[in-house]
Amino acid sequence: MSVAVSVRDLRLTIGRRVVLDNLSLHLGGGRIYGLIGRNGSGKSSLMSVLAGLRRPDSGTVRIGGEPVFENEAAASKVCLVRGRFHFPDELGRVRDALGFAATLRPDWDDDYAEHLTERFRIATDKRIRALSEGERAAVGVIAGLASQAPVTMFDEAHAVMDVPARHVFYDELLADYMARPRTVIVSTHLVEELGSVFEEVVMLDAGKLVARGETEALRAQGCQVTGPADLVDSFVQGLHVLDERLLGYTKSVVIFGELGADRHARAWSMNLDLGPIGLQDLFSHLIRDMGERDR
Ligand SMILES: Nc1ncnc2c1ncn2[C@@H]1O[C@H](COP(=O)(O)OP(=O)(O)OP(=O)(O)O)[C@@H](O)[C@H]1O
Repeated sequence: MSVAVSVRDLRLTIGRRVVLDNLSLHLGGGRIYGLIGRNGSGKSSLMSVLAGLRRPDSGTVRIGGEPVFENEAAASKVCLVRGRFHFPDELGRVRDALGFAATLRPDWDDDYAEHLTERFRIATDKRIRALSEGERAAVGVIAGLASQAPVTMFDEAHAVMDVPARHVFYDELLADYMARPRTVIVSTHLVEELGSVFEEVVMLDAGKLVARGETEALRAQGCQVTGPADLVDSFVQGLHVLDERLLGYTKSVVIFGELGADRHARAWSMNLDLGPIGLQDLFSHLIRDMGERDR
């Protein structure tokens, strides 16, 4: 299901702090989006606004073309999962919490929820307050996946889960999305792990949109050039440099942009090493670089 998410000229202040600043973004929907940015960049705040949980100071927020704030029909299309904070202890046992979630979500899939509790090895008769942090997070993730909400958002929901549990999350997210496409937004700092899951990434910095793009297209444009410092300096002239490091006489420079066959041949003739750069590093450099240029 392709439910679009759209914000225009969004501004949110909390206290005196400007948390989201003149943010405009249109996500066509029916894709898995990664929302990335440094601590405090506004990811959680944006998700709260998209879920209709916070009223922005100004700007419009639309889900499937409808304003979301104080609009039950639009808000019911959105499920926001906040990991270990998702269910309060007062809900009792896991099965009560999931039963409660089912009453709120029009598209809830009970069989799928049961399948997920088995995959995450969650005993449904366990009390919420007796769950470990990772188990709590898993119950939140189960609620998000089983909600089948047209717009499902996971806000760092899987961050405290262990590696096997995180991989169950990624497998289930992808398999379910392939079978029943919808709009999924995942905020995370674990970019490397999720790089193959995100079709598109949206990068925030200091409450502003600094970049967005297809994950693979961005990945293909990042490259690290290593070699003698003077040769590397000459090679990268005129290129978009994101980062540089000097180790003795050897320099390593991260560049961004299509290199083309000529540049590859030149690097080869200069005996320079051209290598890929990890997605996590690339995004960190991009966020810093674009954030700095925006200021
Ligand atoms: N309830 C609040 N009271 C005061 N300031 C807040 C509140 N919630 C968020 N903020 C501020 O808004 C800014 C954005 O916070 P937000 O939680 O949206 O960032 P984030 O990108 O999700 O960060 P992280 O990656 O650390 O989770 C931060 O500077 C934060 O201090």
